Amino acid sequence: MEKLTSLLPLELRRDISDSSPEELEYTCQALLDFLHPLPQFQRVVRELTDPQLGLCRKSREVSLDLKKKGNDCFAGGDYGKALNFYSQAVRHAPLSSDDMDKTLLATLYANRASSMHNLNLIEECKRDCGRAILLSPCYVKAWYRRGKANVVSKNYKEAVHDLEVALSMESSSSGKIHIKKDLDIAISYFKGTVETSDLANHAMNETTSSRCNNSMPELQCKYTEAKGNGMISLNCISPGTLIHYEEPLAAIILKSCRETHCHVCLNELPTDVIFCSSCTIPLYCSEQCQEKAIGKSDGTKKVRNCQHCRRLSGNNIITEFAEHKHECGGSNWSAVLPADVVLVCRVMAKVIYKRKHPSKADTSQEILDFVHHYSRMASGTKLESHIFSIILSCCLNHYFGSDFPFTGVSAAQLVIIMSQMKVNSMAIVHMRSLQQARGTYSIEKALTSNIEQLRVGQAIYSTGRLFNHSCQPNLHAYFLSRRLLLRSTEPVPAGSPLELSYGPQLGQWGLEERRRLLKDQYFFTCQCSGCMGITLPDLLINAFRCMNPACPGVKTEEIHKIGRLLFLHSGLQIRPGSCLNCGSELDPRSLTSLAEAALLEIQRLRESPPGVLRHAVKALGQLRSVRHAYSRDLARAEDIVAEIFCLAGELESALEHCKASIKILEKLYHDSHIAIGNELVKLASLQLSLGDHAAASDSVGRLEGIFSLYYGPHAGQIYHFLESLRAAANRANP
Ligand SMILES: C[S@@+](CC[C@H](N)C(=O)[O-])C[C@H]1O[C@@H](n2cnc3c(N)ncnc32)[C@H](O)[C@@H]1O
Repeated sequence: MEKLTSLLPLELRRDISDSSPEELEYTCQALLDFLHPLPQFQRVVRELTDPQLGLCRKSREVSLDLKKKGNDCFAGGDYGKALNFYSQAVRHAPLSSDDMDKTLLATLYANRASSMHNLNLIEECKRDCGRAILLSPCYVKAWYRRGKANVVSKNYKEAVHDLEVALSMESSSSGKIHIKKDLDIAISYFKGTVETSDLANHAMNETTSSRCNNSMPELQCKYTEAKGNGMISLNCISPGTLIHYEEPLAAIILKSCRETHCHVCLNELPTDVIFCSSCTIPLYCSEQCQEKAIGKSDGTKKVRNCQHCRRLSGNNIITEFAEHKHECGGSNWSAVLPADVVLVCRVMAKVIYKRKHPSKADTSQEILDFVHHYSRMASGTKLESHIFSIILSCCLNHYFGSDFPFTGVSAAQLVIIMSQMKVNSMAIVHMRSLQQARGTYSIEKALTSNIEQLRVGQAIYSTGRLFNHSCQPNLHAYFLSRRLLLRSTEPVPAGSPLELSYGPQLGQWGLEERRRLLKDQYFFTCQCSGCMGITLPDLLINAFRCMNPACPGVKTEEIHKIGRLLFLHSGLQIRPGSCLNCGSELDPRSLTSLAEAALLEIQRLRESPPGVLRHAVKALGQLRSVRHAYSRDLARAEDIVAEIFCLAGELESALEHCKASIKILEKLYHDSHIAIGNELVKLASLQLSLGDHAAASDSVGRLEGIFSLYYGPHAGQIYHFLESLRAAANRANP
């Protein structure tokens, strides 16, 4: 990319840097004409698009080699390692209509199933046996292994069926005796017990949609001069109402999560991960997600008709648009190019698909009409999007042929989509916390690990992108898999704008920080109510206290704004470095460095071994002497000091600092802000450990109220520890 950029003549660079959207066809054509004959460009394109040069293609040899390593580990009793080798072998195993390929893959699934059985991963083992059976319906070992796994999970009816099939197919008499023994055991269990149902509840999304359809408020898109199109509600909305949910038009997993999360639903991968059948890049949690990405394969249809496979025929979800199909086949481009660039290709592929299938609900024109700020983009960004667009045009042309010609016009369209994605796409975040990873609640963990969000993907939503930003949002956005859900967090009168936060919020960020981020990332100057007027959080967030001990006054960094808005015509002089109360001079630079040093020291102490309490208290005292009592830094410092005390086993003091942190957050935000909910988890945990059951129960009640305002009935799904926390509080408080 840098090499190609360095080859560009100065004049062409200048044309691109100065270009407007109307000039894109010209600049893209000029760039294409310049790059196309260059051997360096040809090499880049070949490396990206030629499957023979690709590292992502399948290889029988590689797969066999990994299988052998898996077998060695299995023989040595190292089932964990064996499982990993078999998974990698599955990843590289080709899947053609060739029987040899199918047999290899079926063997790999069956071997992985055996490893998982040994690791007591019974459900995963059964799924892998099912996969082996789909590929090779007469594979006795897979039927037998699944039968055994069904016995372990007490699904005796299924176990009897599987073992009967295995018995009917087994040719050797010694094998028959062996299977018969297990079948008899399964039959005796089956006769002696009431059958248990192992139907998993996967209806989470469906319940959401059916439940919400009836009560969702009516929304309308309305244009304003200040913010362009935006969404308003036609009804009054009460807090905690689900106002919108939507699946993305296109989505992509982030590179950092590629090996840990499903490339379609973006949830964490199970142990029995499955792979793309044509390349080695995407990983999926299930056949359903695999099908969504690549579409149905003919082979799958054939084996579905197998008389024995009645349990596996429920997966036939047909998607109209398979989002990974055009990237697949072993070429490198979708693995190498940045995720947001690949997302652009997915959007373009969808436009091409919709053009070819005009009878379906047409979103293609709609996509191309999304707002963008190409003209406001920096020269470097314009140049980068031009070069990526030429490369992408080549990649797409490779797959779509004449449906996407390799021309300046096509590349110009990609530049526009790229600028549209910059302002309209959303980061998909899932909750990450240590408690969640374990699925259990532990007081120690609750206190020492923050509830964090993990960015897993980037997506574009046709309606979701119409919600404007506010630094004081009345909506909260969250994701279940890759579905976007929007919930109101306060009462919204009919006709009012419905707005979410694109990241920076009042109380979390200062005005200037918010402005800078929105300008850099979204190319606009925020016109929300929080930025247009004076707000308490903005005045307090970075405020200093007056150095005069007798004065309760404050020096705020928003002094210019106050001066501009309040005293412009009064003739009153406000000096930037003075206390608002007594007017005494303060040196903002030295106060800032004092505050920064104290906070840094507190953060450093968190990482240090025990015995740092005295230093932590001293640094906190320093910070308190400089920062205003309701500043953001002080809230952070109180939270960290609470953690330090907790680690030292001094829970009473930890509790006081935790409460102090919450008190500040209540000033910076409203009483039911999610930041307070997160801090209340720590408070409740401390109260429980100190045996103050009544207080813990109050805190749990309050935090549940906040979480349900933000996440409705999905709160427990998002914060897995909620149920255990509630149970602990209830146990303690009969
Ligand atoms: C995701 S789009 C929202 C829909 C957009 N208003 C439209 O007309 O399609 C983001 C763009 O909306 C505008 N916008 C959103 N929130 C805004 C705000 N608080 N102040 C000013 N402009 C805003 C900016 O142009 C921003 O780049």
